[in-house]
Amino acid sequence: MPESAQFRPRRSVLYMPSSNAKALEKAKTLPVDGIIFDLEDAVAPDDKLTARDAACAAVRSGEYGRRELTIRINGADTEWHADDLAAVCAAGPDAVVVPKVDSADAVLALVDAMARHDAPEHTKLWAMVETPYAMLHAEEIAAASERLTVLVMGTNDLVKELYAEHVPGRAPVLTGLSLALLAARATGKVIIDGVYNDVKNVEGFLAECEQGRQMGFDGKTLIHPGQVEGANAAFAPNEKAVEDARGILSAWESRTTGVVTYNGRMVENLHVESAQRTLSIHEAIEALQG
Ligand SMILES: CC(C)(COP(=O)(O)OP(=O)(O)OC[C@H]1O[C@@H](n2cnc3c(N)ncnc32)[C@H](O)[C@@H]1OP(=O)(O)O)[C@@H](O)C(=O)NCCC(=O)NCCSC(=O)C[C@H](O)C(=O)O
Ligand SMILES: [Mg+2]
Repeated sequence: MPESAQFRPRRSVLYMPSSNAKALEKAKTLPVDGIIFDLEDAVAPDDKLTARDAACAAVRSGEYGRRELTIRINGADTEWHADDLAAVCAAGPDAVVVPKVDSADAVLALVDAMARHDAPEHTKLWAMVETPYAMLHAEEIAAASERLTVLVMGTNDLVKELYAEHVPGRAPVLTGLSLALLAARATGKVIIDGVYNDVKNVEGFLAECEQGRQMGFDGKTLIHPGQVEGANAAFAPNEKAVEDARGILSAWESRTTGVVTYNGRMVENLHVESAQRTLSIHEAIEALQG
């Protein structure tokens, strides 16, 4: 099994501008599964170097508990990219997040550069897929390297590149979301949904979390502390799902044929696998919170 398929909760992964000292401090108190210290879009050009130092110091600080720590560097076509990558590899976060990854060649170049910079083995590559070209090449991107463990949707850039609009239900980007999901599942990678920009619209945010979970995303990227609780709830199996999973496993253990029923519903071994997955996710979340 590829390492990326082993379960680690990524229900809530919060971006924060690494130039914002208040946000960096606040994140230590938030029940997020992961953090993306941003050096890219949320940071103004004049602040890029101080943001880089602050993100690397945050990773080294040991003050973020069990949260998964990642740094999003600037894109390969920018003046900051090479130095960002070198500094981040030296800091050794759980992952380096790279925006606008479009091809397998781009992944291989990043993996080579990480090796040249002696990035520790635990530092993985998370590729942001956020352009039409990336959607059409998502499978080759995801499959390019074992070091790439997570795909991150960039729905703001995707909407921009498509000349589309942000609408409830996300019809304009559903094809792209589905292509990236298919690629992630076909290659055993984790995939995290894009952000919801309207931080005051709780109802809209929760609806988008629900949609993301139903589609199969492992979690959601977030931009505000107010979104954490909703994402944690949406991407965790609820009590009923856990109870059903236990019931299915128990019915299966006492079977005498290849098919049984649980609460009147047919159960075959594929349902048992899903039930086991639900329980693994539940147990991993319990362990993280415990
Ligand atoms: C969206 C914001 C600019 C809103 O900021 P603000 O109005 O200041 O928020 P609040 O006053 O409600 O903040 C309340 C407290 O929470 C802290 N805070 C706010 N945001 C964060 C955060 N992201 N992480 C940690 N802490 C945060 C404030 O400091 C307040 O603290 P306190 O005073 O102590 O109570 C702002 O939320 C923000 O900057 N969000 C992140 C923006 C970002 O990172 N954008 C880049 C990633 S999105 C993207 O580009 C995805 C992708 O590439 C794509 O294409 O889609
Ligand atoms: Mg983007």
